[in-house]
Amino acid sequence: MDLFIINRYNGENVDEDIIDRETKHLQRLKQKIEERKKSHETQKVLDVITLKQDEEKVLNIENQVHVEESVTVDLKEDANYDLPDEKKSEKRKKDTNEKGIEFKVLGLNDFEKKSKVQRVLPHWLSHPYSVSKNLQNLNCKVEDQTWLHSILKTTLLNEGVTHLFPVQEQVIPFILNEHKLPYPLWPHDICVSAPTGSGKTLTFVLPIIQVLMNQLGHYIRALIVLPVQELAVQVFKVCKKYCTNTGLRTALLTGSTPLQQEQQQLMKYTESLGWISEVDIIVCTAGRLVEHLQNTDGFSLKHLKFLVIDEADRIMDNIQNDWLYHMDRHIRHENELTSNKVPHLNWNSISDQKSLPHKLLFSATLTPDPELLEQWGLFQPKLFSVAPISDFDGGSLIKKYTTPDELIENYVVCNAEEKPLILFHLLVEKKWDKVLCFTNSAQSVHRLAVLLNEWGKDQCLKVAELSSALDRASREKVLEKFKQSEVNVIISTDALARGIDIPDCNYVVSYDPPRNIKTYVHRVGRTGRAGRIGRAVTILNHNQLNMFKEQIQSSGKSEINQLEVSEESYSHLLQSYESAIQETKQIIHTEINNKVKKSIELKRGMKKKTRKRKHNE
Ligand SMILES: Nc1ncnc2c1ncn2[C@@H]1O[C@H](COP(=O)(O)OP(=O)(O)OP(=O)(O)O)[C@@H](O)[C@H]1O
Repeated sequence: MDLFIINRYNGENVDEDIIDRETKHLQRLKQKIEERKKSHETQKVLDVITLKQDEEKVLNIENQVHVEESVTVDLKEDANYDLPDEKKSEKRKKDTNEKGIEFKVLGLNDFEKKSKVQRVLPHWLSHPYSVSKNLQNLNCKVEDQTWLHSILKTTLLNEGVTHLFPVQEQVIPFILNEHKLPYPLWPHDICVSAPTGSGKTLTFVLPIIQVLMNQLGHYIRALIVLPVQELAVQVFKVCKKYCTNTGLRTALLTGSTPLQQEQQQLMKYTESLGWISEVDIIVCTAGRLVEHLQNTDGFSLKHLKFLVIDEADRIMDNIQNDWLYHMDRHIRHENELTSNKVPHLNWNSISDQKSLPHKLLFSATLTPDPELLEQWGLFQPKLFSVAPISDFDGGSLIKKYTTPDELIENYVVCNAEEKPLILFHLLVEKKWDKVLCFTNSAQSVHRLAVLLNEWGKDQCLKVAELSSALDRASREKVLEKFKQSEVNVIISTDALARGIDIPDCNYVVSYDPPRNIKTYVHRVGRTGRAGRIGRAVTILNHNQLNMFKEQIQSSGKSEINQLEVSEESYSHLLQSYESAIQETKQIIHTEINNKVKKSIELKRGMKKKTRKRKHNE
C-alpha cells in the first residue's frame, strides 16, 4: 500500500542522486526551450511568406486603380508640394487612410492637441440688471415712493435721506415684489455688486423691515451675516435705527460680549410655550453664529425668511468655523429637507417644500464665478450689477470692479526712503485732513504713527493708530475721535479696509501698496462715499509700479494718473525727519524694554506664587 511515502536515509550517495536528477531536469528544460525557439522561427517565416503574398495581391489591385487615377494623383502631389511638412504628412495620412491601406496606430489621438473648452457664464450672471452709479442726479424722492412704508419714510427723512440711491431704487422694490408672489412661488435669490459707499446697507435693511414689520410674534426671521465685528456693529446700528416704531427687535451676536449674555438676550423659556425668541432680526459674525447654533437652547432658524450675506466674497474667501455647512444643516433639519437646493424645479417640488430663506448677497467686489457662487445654493438667482459682466474671456473670468465716480485716484512713485517725506508733505504742507492711511502690518502701523506724532508735534498733527493690536473698544474710540475731528490721521491695517463707513473721510493714502485689487478697491472706497468727493493716493516704490498697473488693468478699471510730487517740495523736511526718526527709535526702544520688564515681573510673580504654594504644602 502506497499510503505513506517514507524517505529513508541511504547513506552517502543521497547527494549524488539529487545532483543526477537536477542535471537531467535541466537538460530537459533546455531541450524544451530549443524546440520552442525553432517553432517560433518557422512561424515567422510562414508569416512573412503569407504577408508577401497578400501585398502582391494588393499591389496588383492597386496598379489597376493607379493606372486609372495616375493623372489625378500627380496633380494632387503637385498641389501638396507647396504645403508645409506637417500638413503634407497629415494629408498623406488622410489619403492613405481613405484608401484603407495604413493601419490605425492606437493611442495616436493622445498626442493631438485637445481643443479648448469654451466656458460660458450662466445667463443670470452674463445678463445682470444694470444699476447706475450716478449719485449726483438722484430722481427717486423718498416721499413719492408709494411702495415704501410711511414709518420707514419718516425715519429716512429724519436721517436726512431725501432721495434713494440707484441701487436702493432698483433692488428694494424688486425684493418687496418677490415677497408678494402668490403661493407656492418662491422669491428669486439676489446678488448685488455695487461700488463702495453706494448705500448697499439700506438696500437690504429697508425691505427686510418692511416685509417683517406686519407679522405677529417674535421669531428669528432675518439673519444678517458679516465677516468682522466692526461691520456687524455698524450694520446693527443701522438696523436698530430703522426698526424704531416697527415693533421689530434686533440682536447683535459678535463675540464681543459673553455667550451667556447673548443667549439671555436671544431666547426666553416659558412654561407654556417652551423656548421662545426675543428677537426678529439677528446681525452676527459667521463664527459666532455657529456657536449659537451649537450651544444655545431653543435657537431655531425654522422661521427664517431672509438670509443676508454682506461682503459675500470676503466671507467666501474665509469660511469661519465652517459656518455655511452648519447653518445649511440646521435650516434643512428644521425644515425637514434633504438638500438646501431644489432638485427639480417643478410644481410638486416647490409646493411640497417649505420655501428656503430668501438669500441676498452683497459686495463691492462680487466675483462672478459660478463655481464659487454655487456653494450658496441660490434659487433662480438674479444679479444686480453696476459693471456689466462680460462673458468669459479665453476661459478666465474678467473681473470688473468699479469705484465711485466721485473718487479721484492717483499714485506717486518714489524711492523707499522718500515715502515718509512725501506723506508728511501731503499731510502738513498740503494740509490733507481726515486721512486714512493704510500699511500692511500692525508693526508698521505703530512705527509710522509714532514717527508722525513726533514729527508733527509743532504743527498740531494728531495721528492715531488702528490695528488688530487694539481691542474693539479702543478701536471704536479712535473712530469716534476721528469723527469728532480730534484726530487728523488714522494709520491702519486692512482691518478697516472693508465696509467701515467713516462719513467724512477725505483722503485715503496707501503707504504700502495693497496686496491685491480687491483690497485696493475696498481701501480707496473708504472715501468718496455717498456722492461726496474723495481722493485716494497710492505711494509706490519704482519696482512696485508695473505690478500695480497690471492689477488695475486686470480689474478692467480705467488708467490711474500719476501725481507728481517734486523733490524740492519735500527735500527741506529731511533734517526734521532725521531727528524725528531718532526720537521714534528711542520711544520704541523704551516701549520694548518696558514690555520685557513687565513680562519678567510677571514670570517672577508666578514663580513666587508657586514657591509659596509649595512651601505651604
Ligand atoms: N439714499 C441715501 N442718501 C444719502 N445717504 C445715504 C443713502 N443711502 C446710504 N447713505 C449713506 O451712504 C453711506 C454709505 O452707505 P453704505 O455703508 O451702505 O455703503 P456700502 O455700499 O455698503 O459701502 P461698502 O461697500 O463700503 O460697505 C452711509 O453713510 C449711509 O448712511
